[in-house]
Amino acid sequence: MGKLLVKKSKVLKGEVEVPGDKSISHRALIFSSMGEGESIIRNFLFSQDCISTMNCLKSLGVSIEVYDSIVRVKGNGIKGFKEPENVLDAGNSGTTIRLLTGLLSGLPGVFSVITGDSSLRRRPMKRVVDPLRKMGANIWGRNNDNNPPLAIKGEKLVGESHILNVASAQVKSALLIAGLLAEGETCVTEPSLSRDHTERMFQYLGLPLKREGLTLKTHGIESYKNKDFNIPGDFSSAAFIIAAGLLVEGSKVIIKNVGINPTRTGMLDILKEAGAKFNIIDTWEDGGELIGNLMIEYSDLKAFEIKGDIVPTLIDEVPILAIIATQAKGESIFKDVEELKVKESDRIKAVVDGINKMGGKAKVIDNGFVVYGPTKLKGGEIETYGDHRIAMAFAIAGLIADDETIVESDSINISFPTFTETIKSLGGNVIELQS
Ligand SMILES: O=C(O)C1=C[C@@H](OP(=O)(O)O)[C@@H](O)[C@H](O)C1
Ligand SMILES: C=C(OP(=O)(O)O)C(=O)O
Repeated sequence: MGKLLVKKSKVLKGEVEVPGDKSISHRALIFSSMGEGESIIRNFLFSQDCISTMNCLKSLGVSIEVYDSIVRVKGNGIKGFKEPENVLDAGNSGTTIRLLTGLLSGLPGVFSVITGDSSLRRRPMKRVVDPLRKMGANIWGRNNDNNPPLAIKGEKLVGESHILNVASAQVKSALLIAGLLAEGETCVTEPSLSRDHTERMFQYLGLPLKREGLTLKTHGIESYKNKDFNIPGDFSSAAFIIAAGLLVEGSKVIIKNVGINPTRTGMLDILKEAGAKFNIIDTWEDGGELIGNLMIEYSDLKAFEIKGDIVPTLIDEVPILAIIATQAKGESIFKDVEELKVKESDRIKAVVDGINKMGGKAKVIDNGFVVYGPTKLKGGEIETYGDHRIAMAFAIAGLIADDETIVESDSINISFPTFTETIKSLGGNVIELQS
């Protein structure tokens, strides 16, 4: 198992880019596979999660080639998928299994089984299985159809109205994909706005979609033509660099070409309230997504509160926001974050235990947790539960901790394969240990 050894670091300075957005990379592959003709995807995220999606789609007969870091997909149209010869492996990726379950359910006559690693096999799938069944889908799974492996016998689906009880972009996207394959109209209403990359992609590709408040409406189609994608840097990866810049004394960091879709940047709103010094220095649009360059400076921070509708817009940033909270003056409260319990690990437990182990102060509350700051952090070996966001969050904490911090690092390839070299290029004291 690979490990990272992180030591207290002097100022971080420089200009970096983070790799392509994970959510958009998955979707660019899936939509290019469903469309007709060739699509070129630039700045695709070559991380384990996106490679899982790529391999699943190849097993469904889609031609996907990679040359010079560019992905070329030849879509066979929404009716052009073949039955996979073997079990589909979504690895560690919730996005892969949930979005593909939407697609597979709507392929008449196609039998498939989709599964993943031990973390994914514990994650809840009922949230996609139940609404898809209302559309006529045939899906079975372990634990009363809640856990992978899922077995699916594709069927001609019928449009339905769905009112979701979690704000989940994965569920919303699975249902919109199924809606394109279904007869008639499909409506999806979410309790608050989750990331809207799927909706933006529908618009970019000219697919049918109407929004009325939190309700989306689509309908079945016969075919559509593919378009190319230029994927912006992943804000969720940039979040770790933003935190490093804010926390390491004297730092000044520029991150270029980052996706700043407002349904992803709740962290910036919270940080502004907390007194963080950052600027979005240029912005532009590409493929329906907003992109910008960010400048971050070391800041004196005050405590903050996260709750309600902002949560889905910073859901993957909660672990790193918790590390930031250890250095913010006062009691930072994280409420309504119960979804964190069903991510790659129970992120509430992982974050609270890790912070306390490093000498910080955090405690679990109902549906969330509290962090008290500022506290001096000491090093230690932190349990990541094989969860990439936990590993990276505590690696960043290690940059300001006394002594040495050690985290497992294999999981980092799930979303940010160049994390270590990026931190090193800014002057961070990180060493890769092999064992
Ligand atoms: O749709 C997506 O690409 C994602 C949606 C979110 O999950 P949920 O839909 O479960 O909230 C997020 O946590 C995940 O990293 C990616
Ligand atoms: C939750 C995440 O991803 P997924 O649900 O796709 O596994 C994540 O990247 O933090």
